[in-house]
Amino acid sequence: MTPRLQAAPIAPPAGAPSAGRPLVEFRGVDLRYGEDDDEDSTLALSGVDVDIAAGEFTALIGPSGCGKSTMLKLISGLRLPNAGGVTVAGREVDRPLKIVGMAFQSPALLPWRTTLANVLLPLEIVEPHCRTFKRDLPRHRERVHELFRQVGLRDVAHRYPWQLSGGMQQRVSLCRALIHEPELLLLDEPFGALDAFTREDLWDVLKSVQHARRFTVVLVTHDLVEATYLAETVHVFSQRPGRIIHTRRIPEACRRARADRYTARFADEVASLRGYVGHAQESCT
Ligand SMILES: Nc1ncnc2c1ncn2[C@@H]1O[C@H](COP(=O)(O)OP(=O)(O)OP(=O)(O)O)[C@@H](O)[C@H]1O
Repeated sequence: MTPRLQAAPIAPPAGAPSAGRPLVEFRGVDLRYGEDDDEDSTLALSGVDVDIAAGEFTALIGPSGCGKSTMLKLISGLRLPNAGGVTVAGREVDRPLKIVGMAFQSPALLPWRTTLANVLLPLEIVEPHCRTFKRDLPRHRERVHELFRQVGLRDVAHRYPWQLSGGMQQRVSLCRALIHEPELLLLDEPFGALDAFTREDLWDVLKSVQHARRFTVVLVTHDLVEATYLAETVHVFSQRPGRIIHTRRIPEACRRARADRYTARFADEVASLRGYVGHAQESCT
């Protein structure tokens, strides 16, 4: 059953951490799928400590199955830790958060809804928007059209998902994740299934939307160029059970332009990340 999204902690405005405190904090977090005494259970994360500042663009990288997507579930409150604690905006996460927007590798649009209706969906079900949805519909429609413009979509509002290309669907999915103006955007390999040109276009779309509103982004990716181009902070995970084995901070990453991807310095940064991931992969064998 889809969890009901209820009133949950209100975050400080984007870019304004409360008294310098990180927006997201993990302290000694373990997450196990299944029961402790079940031999088929999986310890996905063990002893994860991490801080994510408000307004920061963070990427999570690491070997397959090391618990990156699980981190997103813990931040959003879709899963609760077995040990340790997760706080968002200074409050312990104990239920699904309304301040979160999410997008995944599959755009997961509802085929019987137009693109406009797909993007409006979070406002229909998330508190407090759902209470005033009908009254505010004209304003919401305007906002959808503004988002479509920002992500480079034209004349798609009344078309159905199956009438759009994969790249267009992923743009719609991004708009749906942003429509309720979340403080935190959680992205799970959102560009993984796209061709290289569309993927690179969407990197810039995401960059410019994030610069405009300066919300916090946590991106799970296997693409080290993507992580290096977009993220100010990159956390590298160990093999499962995942924990963070390396953190790299590149505050100037947000000012990177396309051409920077073809510089020797950029190539060195990607290679260095590759080294850490390779080390994590080897350490399991
Ligand atoms: N619902 C679930 N039930 C049982 N085990 C699960 C569940 N979800 C994930 N796992 C297991 O937990 C571990 C971490 O999964 P997770 O999806 O977080 O990894 P990941 O790093 O995102 O993987 P990938 O990079 O391959 O997408 C994996 O071993 C996975 O099989």
